[in-house]
Amino acid sequence: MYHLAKGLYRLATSKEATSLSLSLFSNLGRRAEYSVILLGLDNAGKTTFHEQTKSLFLPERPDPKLKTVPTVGQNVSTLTLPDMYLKIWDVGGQLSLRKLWQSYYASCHAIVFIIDSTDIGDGNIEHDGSGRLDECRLVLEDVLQNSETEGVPLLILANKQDREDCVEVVRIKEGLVKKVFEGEKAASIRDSRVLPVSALTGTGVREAVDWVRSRVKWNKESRPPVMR
Ligand SMILES: Nc1nc2c(ncn2[C@@H]2O[C@H](COP(=O)(O)OP(=O)(O)OP(=O)(O)O)[C@@H](O)[C@H]2O)c(=O)[nH]1
Ligand SMILES: [Mg+2]
Repeated sequence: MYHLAKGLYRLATSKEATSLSLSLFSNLGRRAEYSVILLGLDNAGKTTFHEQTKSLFLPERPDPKLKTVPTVGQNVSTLTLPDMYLKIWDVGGQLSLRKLWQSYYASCHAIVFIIDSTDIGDGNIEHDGSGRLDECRLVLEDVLQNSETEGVPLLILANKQDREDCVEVVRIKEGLVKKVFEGEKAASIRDSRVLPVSALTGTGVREAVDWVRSRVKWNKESRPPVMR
């Protein structure tokens, strides 16, 4: 009996137990905050998508501002979801602004890469590239090759699916995404998905946020959230 009591006392006062209870205490009443960055060429629909997420998930449900202007700098908002804060960074996609993207890589928990499905020719990089397919591929490859994005969940959104001249998501998967991943060294360990959306009408936006939400949680051992 004496030995059992002594053992329990030792366990309770051990360093591990103390630090575990301290971290439990310090996280009481706090919520995990994850960050997601919206990337993609200029005019892809990042800001429009961002506006729709705010309209769906901010408590005051603001009307989405769908008359956008090219982003210079960044727009940021924090959505309060039942199980986390989700911070959204919407950055400019113009060529001269893309070098700024890398400053977000180390602290982001997911990347959403938005493609204008009406500006990529027929969606197959093996065909003579018209539109901005090749530019899109190079930019996406560049993001994935950066060591700071290794293992970060990646959601690719085939946007503007409301337009008749859009390339369908299956063709984008086969003709572009698969080819990009063939060259990516971390493809096997990166969680990724391609989803069709229309940021303008809002179709698919909730599903996109749900995907991000589940994946950042799955990946939290590799990229822990910030507790707020
Ligand atoms: N038809 C259609 N148009 C869209 C959609 N999403 C965005 N657009 C239009 O595409 C244009 C560019 O949208 P933005 O959201 O400003 O694009 P962006 O990616 O933020 O552009 P940058 O800030 O320059 O990087 C705007 O005229 C939008 O109305 C969509 O799903 N369907
Ligand atoms: Mg923008």
